[in-house]
Amino acid sequence: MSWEPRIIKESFTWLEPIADDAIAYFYGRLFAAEPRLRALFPPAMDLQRDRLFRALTAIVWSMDNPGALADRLGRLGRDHRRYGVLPEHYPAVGAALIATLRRFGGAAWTPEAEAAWTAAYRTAAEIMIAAAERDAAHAPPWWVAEVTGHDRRADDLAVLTLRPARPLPFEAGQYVTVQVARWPRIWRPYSIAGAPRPDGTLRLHVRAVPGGWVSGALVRHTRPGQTVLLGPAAGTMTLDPGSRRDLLLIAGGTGLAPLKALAERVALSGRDRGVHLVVAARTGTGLYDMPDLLDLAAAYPRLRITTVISDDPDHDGLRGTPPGVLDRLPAPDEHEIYVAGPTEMIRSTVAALQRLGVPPARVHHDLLEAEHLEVKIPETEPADAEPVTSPHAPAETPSSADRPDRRTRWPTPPP
Ligand SMILES: NC(=O)C1=CN([C@@H]2O[C@H](COP(=O)(O)OP(=O)(O)OC[C@H]3O[C@@H](n4cnc5c(N)ncnc54)[C@H](O)[C@@H]3O)[C@@H](O)[C@H]2O)C=CC1
Repeated sequence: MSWEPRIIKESFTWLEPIADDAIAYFYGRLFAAEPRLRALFPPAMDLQRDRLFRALTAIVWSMDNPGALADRLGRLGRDHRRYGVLPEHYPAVGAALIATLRRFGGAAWTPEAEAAWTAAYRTAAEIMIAAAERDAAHAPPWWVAEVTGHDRRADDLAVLTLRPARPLPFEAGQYVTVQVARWPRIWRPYSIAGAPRPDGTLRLHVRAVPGGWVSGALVRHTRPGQTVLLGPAAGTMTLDPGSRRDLLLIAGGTGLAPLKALAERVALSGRDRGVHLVVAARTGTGLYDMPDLLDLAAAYPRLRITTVISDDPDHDGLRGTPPGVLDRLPAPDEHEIYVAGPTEMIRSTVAALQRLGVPPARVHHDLLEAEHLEVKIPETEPADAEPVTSPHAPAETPSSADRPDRRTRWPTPPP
């Protein structure tokens, strides 16, 4: 790649303190030049602005590592399929980006910088387009899935069972993004709460975040028979095929979902591998999946379950939070360890494991990936946002296998 990372980083640094203004200007330029592109973005742009800047930051700072950069761009290109982005959209985006850098780049914006950014954008767009085209050869941009089960386990929590109209390949530990008819063009990631099943269904554990767009719709406004859209499975928090060590799985709240998937995967594999699943919740009622977990333990005797309660002093079992009880768990340093749950819980648990001498390579979580891929973006619904009833118009029509049901008119071709 004939990019000049130094020049690009210098000019980008200039932009960072004024990012909000620059990104507002970017979208203003883009939509003025190509009004049709506005239909590809969410109704409320606040999160989108932040997302664009974070993506750009990640790209700029990974320029010294061409392999990582190509991976990131390829993933972005594939991800953009579900928004209906087409190759012909890229030049308008590139023109708006260069115009923005010219306007805000200050003293760092020189003819050299403009040439470096133009070349970098062209190469990045080529990588993204090529990745999207390769992906399109074997996978749809999204799957229509019918809600076949909606089990309200608490006022703010539901376990959904979904049946994609065509097989959706995934590995235990991965997540999918979800779009509901109520909120077109807004995708939220949820871990798949189980290993792949012969009937092709998958489950999600969804807690309604206060003011959450998609989570609120999934918990409170979704019923069996309705449909949602699913993006392709992604995520690297899967089992390491090279490791035979017993597993220690540490879950906080709905972080249980991917770890239950890993436990199921081991149970189904027929291998004799010990699994210790630690389920942390605030109170006993937060242990929303115990009957299923106990069934799994009955079927797979090498699964051991420990509950940890943080907010109920009368709880009989372990009290505290995962990082606080680690030293009471048997031999963490001999396990392959997976941690999922609230961001702070993951951070403090990983730090505590390090203090106990567990080698970092044996501790798995998807926090870094989440920060880049936005697995855990807080979803806050603006007070003035209204649900939109007409679905958005991604670029590709789903195949007949993905035909939506009669109630929800899912994607139509773009204008
Ligand atoms: N791959 C992953 O890591 C996944 C992460 N999640 C995330 O997990 C979170 C679950 O939220 P809730 O169910 O509301 O859980 P929660 O907020 O009720 O917390 C559950 C438990 O986690 C521990 N915990 C929470 N905050 C902590 C902190 N600051 N330090 C130490 N321990 C802490 C406590 O033991 C608490 O009882 C969500 O943010 C969700 O996005 C969900 C699915 C997958």
